[in-house]
Amino acid sequence: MASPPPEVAVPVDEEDRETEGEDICAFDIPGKNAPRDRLRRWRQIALVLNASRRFRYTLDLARDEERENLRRIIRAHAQVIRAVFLFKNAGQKALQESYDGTKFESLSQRFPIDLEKLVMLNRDHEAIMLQEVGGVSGLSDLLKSNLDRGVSSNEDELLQRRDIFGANTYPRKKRKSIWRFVFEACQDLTLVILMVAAAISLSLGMATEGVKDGWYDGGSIFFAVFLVIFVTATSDYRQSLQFQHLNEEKQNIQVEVIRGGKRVGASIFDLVVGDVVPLKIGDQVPADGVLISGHSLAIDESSMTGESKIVHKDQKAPMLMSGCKVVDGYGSMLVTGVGTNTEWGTLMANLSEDIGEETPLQVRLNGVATLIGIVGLSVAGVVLVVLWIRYFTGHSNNPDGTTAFVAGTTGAKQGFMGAISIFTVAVTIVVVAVPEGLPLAVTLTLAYSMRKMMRDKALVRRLSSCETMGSATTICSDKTGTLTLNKMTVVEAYLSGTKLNPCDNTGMIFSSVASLLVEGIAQNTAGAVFSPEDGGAAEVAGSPTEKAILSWGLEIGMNFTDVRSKSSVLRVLPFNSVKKRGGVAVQVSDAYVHIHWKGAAELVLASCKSWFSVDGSVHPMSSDKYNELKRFIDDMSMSSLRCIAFAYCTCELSMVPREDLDKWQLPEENLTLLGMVGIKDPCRPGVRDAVQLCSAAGVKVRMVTGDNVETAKAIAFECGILNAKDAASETIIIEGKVFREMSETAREEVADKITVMARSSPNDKLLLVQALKRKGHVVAVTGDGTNDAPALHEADIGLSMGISGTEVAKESSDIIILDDDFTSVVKVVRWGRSVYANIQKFIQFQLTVNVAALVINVVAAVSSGAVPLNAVEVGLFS
Ligand SMILES: Nc1ncnc2c1ncn2[C@@H]1O[C@H](COP(=O)(O)OP(=O)(O)OP(=O)(O)O)[C@@H](O)[C@H]1O
Ligand SMILES: [Ca+2]
Repeated sequence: MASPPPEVAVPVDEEDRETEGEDICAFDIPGKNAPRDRLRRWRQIALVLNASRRFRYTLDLARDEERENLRRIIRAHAQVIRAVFLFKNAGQKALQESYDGTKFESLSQRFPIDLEKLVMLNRDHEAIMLQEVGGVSGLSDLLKSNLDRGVSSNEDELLQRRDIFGANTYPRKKRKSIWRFVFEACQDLTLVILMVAAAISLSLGMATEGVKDGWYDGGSIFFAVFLVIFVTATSDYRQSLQFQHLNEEKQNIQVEVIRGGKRVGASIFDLVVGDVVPLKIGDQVPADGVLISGHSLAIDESSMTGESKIVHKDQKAPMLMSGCKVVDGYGSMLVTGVGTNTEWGTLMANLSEDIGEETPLQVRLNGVATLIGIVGLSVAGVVLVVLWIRYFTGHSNNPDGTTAFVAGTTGAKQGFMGAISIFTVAVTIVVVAVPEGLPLAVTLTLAYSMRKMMRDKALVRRLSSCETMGSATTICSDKTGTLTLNKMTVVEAYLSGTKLNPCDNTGMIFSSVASLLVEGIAQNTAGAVFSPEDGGAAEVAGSPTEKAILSWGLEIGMNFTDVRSKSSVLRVLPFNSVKKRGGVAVQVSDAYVHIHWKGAAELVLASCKSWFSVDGSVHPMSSDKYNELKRFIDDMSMSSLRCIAFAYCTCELSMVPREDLDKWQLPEENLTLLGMVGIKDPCRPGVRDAVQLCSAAGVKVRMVTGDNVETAKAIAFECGILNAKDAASETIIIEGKVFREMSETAREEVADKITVMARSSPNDKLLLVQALKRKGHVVAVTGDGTNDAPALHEADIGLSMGISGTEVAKESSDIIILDDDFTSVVKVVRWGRSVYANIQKFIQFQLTVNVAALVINVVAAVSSGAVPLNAVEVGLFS
């Protein structure tokens, strides 16, 4: 292992002295009045660490390669299976015949398709076999499923499917045994040096001083070495158990599935063949399957194919591969392959789950320990040679003053014993110099803080983030879901230019306007409303925003299924964070199409050319009316509401490009405003204190949100990110668009000052993180949505939210905050700092003891031929 420069030690030595005696406990975040030195010290370490971030990637290279190779093998395997099957079938009679009648050989009489064929079908990405069985509806018949209602939620039914087609789990690779860890611990260079020294010391000791008295030195070194090995091995083993546990937790993804006509939550492991699973942006495709219906569904297949390519899925390319991520749109799929019958399952079953990587700090300290060991070894070698020369040339004396070795007079045995006792001196020098406890101290500290972080609801995906987090200088947090609860309700509404009071009182609104609005709500949504068969209250499903709007729709008298059956959807452009609006085209009659838009209020309002008045008449949008409506939005925003506007326009059916529907860009100008709603999303309790704690500790919290400036500002005030003094300055609050259009250097300049960034696109978040990093910050990013993924990935430490976070966000993060609470982020910073504090202290102690003992022993050995400090005295643990 190359010895990296021991820079870590530099800030430690001089800075720690200044703060000695201060009674701040190790993991305390220094208070506001803490000496600036202390804060500065963290910064310094930060800079040192930051330079080593490259390690994070180089360390992972081997594993990435292994994964890549496996993937290649598995894919090749899949291709071969498919080729063989097609070859076999080519000679046989038409496929269609084998599926009808009673001739097929199926695993069970229940399903007219067997597992083998199903696996082939999944591997056939051109969907030729799918067409042969009659498309997705034909397939669902074969699988005894229903495309709308899914399979029944009956336990027996699910069990039977699991028996026939397998469960959506895969066997885990066998865990490394404790002996493997013992073996690995023994391979440490410093310990090897020590063991050799111990063996020599033991045999020499016993040879010179007799068995009874001679074993002390050698024996005690052995004892210490075994102790170190034992502690290292058990702690590594415990850590591997913990990682395994974390892995299981990480893989146990909660998904939604439609069973018996209802959307229910289930673990990904419980999915069965025949299940109907809704997919939305940010999800992981939970099993192999076929697309039933989808809108703008785009899948990132890089995790399976290895090429980073976004693939659009539609009826022409309906095959979905397990393990891929949904990057845009939504849809639903029919599960056709689970567990090890999928390529993903095979990959996971064959991939070792060992994520016990070495952290940059460990790498460096191992280097330092090895370096010191080598120095000790060479010094001891030099001392040995010097002493031997002195001895054999008759320059060294016995304690009584006589010359120890006189050539020709001293007997061979006595001479040999003299040389041997010199050798013991050298061995002692080595033992004293080797800091075998150093790497162990790091391992123990990291393991300890990881356990503590776990207890504080932070799931550490990457061990190195434990230490990096301690040096974070700024946290860029998204708003929705992290600072706020993500529990949304519509609390204000404006229809036809008047405020509804209360917000569901549509009594005075002209019915044609209300029905247009309801049409927009019911058709232009990624969510759904389910009316239970037993007649209970309707259930709403979807993202929090969609749920809020749908619930409000129900309050103003929307009958979801009714409204949806009155018109047919031609084209959907789902909501995403870049456009900040979503649209749908529905055919309402033989001649007309309605295009409904729903999205960020001020953006939708800007594309409106007219508005509905209370009596149902349409008026052109005058600048007065525009300003009035804009004021409505600002008023709602200032009381921290998220504003969403609904607008629509009509279009003649003849204008619709019927054959090229997929490419049709819906008209989004000249709209007529239908209404606006203000959605309340309360601040998380405790966020204010957490933010204060951070800024007191020198960690600046910034808010980066997709929301409107005023809403962002209001929430920032509410949770203490902004205070009255800040608000006066302009650069502190910036819109994503303004930031985006700056030059790179200008961005770098303002980045430091930005406290709130509003109306940001996913890319703006990324740009901010990059600019801050170039400025020398160590940036932590918290986020939950797919729109946060690029920033999470780029950040020094990415923290995603465990409950509301999407799979894509979690995958891009280093730490998952299990309880979604911003206050847990602060705890992570705290534990990260404790790693540093502990290691700093240990290094200081270690280096003082080892270097001092080495110098004393060398000087004494060369001058008197004996060592004053032996291994037992110095304390082997230093
Ligand atoms: N499902 C939706 N349909 C239509 N408009 C929406 C929907 N969800 C959000 N919006 C609008 O788009 C805006 C921005 O959403 P975006 O996804 O970019 O940010 P966010 O994730 O909600 O916020 P943050 O970045 O703070 O987490 C919201 O302020 C809202 O006005
Ligand atoms: Ca969010």
